[in-house]
Amino acid sequence: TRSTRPQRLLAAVQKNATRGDPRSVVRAIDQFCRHKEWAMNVGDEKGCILDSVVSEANPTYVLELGTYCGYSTVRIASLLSPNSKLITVEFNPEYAKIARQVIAWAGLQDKINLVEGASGDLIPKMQEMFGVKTFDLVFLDHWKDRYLPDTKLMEKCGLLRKGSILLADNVICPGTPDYLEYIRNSPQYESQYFKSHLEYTKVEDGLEKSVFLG
Ligand SMILES: CCCNc1ncnc2c1ncn2[C@@H]1O[C@H](/C=C/CNC(=O)c2cc(-c3ccc(F)cc3)cc(O)c2O)[C@@H](O)[C@H]1O
Ligand SMILES: [Mg+2]
Repeated sequence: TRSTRPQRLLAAVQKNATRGDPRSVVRAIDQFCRHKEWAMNVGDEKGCILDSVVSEANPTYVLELGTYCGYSTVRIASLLSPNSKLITVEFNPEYAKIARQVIAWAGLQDKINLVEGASGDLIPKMQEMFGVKTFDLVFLDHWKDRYLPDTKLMEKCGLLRKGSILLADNVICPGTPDYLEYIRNSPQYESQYFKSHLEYTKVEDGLEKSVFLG
């Protein structure tokens, strides 16, 4: 049977990237998506904004919602300091299988915990499963109508502390209107919009960075 796009993306990584070199993995995926087949990775333009937010935050504990093929997982983990951890949640086993191999090719499996399951089920278990108290940075890139419920769930579970950063992809395209409305009007968050473009296109999109004020 015909291969899937994530399988072809993985093949491009294994063909064009150097094992153990995260930046070459990121570059190989961007090349594949720009010149061969579009895929919903955060991409190189928004990726630079992601890099600057991660570097500035220098987080110890990072949560990513929606691993997909592991592009942003590798991008974030490559910037983390030695004792920090990235937990990434993915509920599609096929995507998780591809992402594990992309993460392994980058040599970042020691910094990354890929957990298979739905965010709504896993968020309440983060403390017991991983001994995490709070997350310093959360990257939201899963189903757009789940950003708001999962943010409220993280608040309820006490996973955010004063200064925790939420970074949300696609707040314009495909768009996350209910999340934006909530986060921009809540006194508990200080938000900032980083205008950019939908990955590998000229369509407007952007990232919303929100600091939890406690
Ligand atoms: C129970 C569902 C909610 N909980 C969840 N828990 C764990 N993983 C979840 C997840 N939801 C979705 N996922 C996973 O995240 C990923 C989903 C991401 C959804 N992203 C998008 O739809 C998206 C879509 C676009 C897009 C933009 C324009 C366009 F024309 C077509 C697509 C661009 C993006 O950057 C996107 O992120 C998948 O791997 C999916 O299996
Ligand atoms: Mg996205």
